[in-house]
Amino acid sequence: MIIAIDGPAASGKGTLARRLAERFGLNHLDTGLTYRAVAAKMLAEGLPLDDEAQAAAAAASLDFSTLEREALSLHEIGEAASRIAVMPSVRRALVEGQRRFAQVSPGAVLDGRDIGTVVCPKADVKLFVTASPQVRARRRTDELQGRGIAAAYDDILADLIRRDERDSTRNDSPLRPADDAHLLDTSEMDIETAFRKAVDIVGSL
Ligand SMILES: Nc1ncnc2c1ncn2[C@@H]1O[C@H](COP(=O)(O)OP(=O)(O)OP(=O)(O)O)[C@@H](O)[C@H]1O
Ligand SMILES: Nc1ccn([C@@H]2O[C@H](COP(=O)(O)O)[C@@H](O)[C@H]2O)c(=O)n1
Repeated sequence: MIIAIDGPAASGKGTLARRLAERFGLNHLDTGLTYRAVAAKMLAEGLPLDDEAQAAAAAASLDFSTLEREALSLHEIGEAASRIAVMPSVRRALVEGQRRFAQVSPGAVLDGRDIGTVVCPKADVKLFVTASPQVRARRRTDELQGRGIAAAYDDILADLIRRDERDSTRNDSPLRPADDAHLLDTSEMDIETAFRKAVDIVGSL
């Protein structure tokens, strides 16, 4: 079984993906980490973020087994990831690895921006997870502050809106719900309620 989960930044798709993978005994890939890892390498090596050839080379040589969520979670890395994610050659290299991951037995939950539309268009079930920008900024601010990282709500809100705009308007694989995706707006739901709804959708297959 393949479950595709898409949605804007900090919508809660990763939280749901991890829990669904555990519930249904599937592998999990946060595809955002693959874009973040490429961006982090560019930043670490002082390469300009608009150098598509270097970014594509980093994408092609990325080992998915080395992705570390904690190390890639910095807000600045998310912003840089969104800038390199507009590049078709970077996307081609990463999507190839993501599709390979999805084929490994017994199946997988993948979360990102283009899973239901491009990476796994034949997924058994597709979810598009959203929440209002204000709710998402509140959750992300609380999350960062909870980890002892300085974060101002207004800055986070502005960053999320800018990143969503870039992700939704790029030419290649823009963020959008697949026609056959189930929409899940979690603005008024806690994590448990959102998880129960997602399990109901998957279980009703
Ligand atoms: N329904 C919910 N109610 C309250 N908090 C939530 C809910 N869903 C997720 N969260 C919290 O919101 C934050 C963002 O969630 P998460 O990291 O899963 O989002 P994401 O869409 O995967 O983000 P990113 O785009 O950065 O990968 C986390 O701190 C998570 O614990
Ligand atoms: N399938 C995907 C996943 C991510 N991106 C880009 O990476 C950025 C960071 O992703 P997070 O999920 O970790 O926030 C995101 O803003 C996208 O630009 C993508 O294009 N496709």
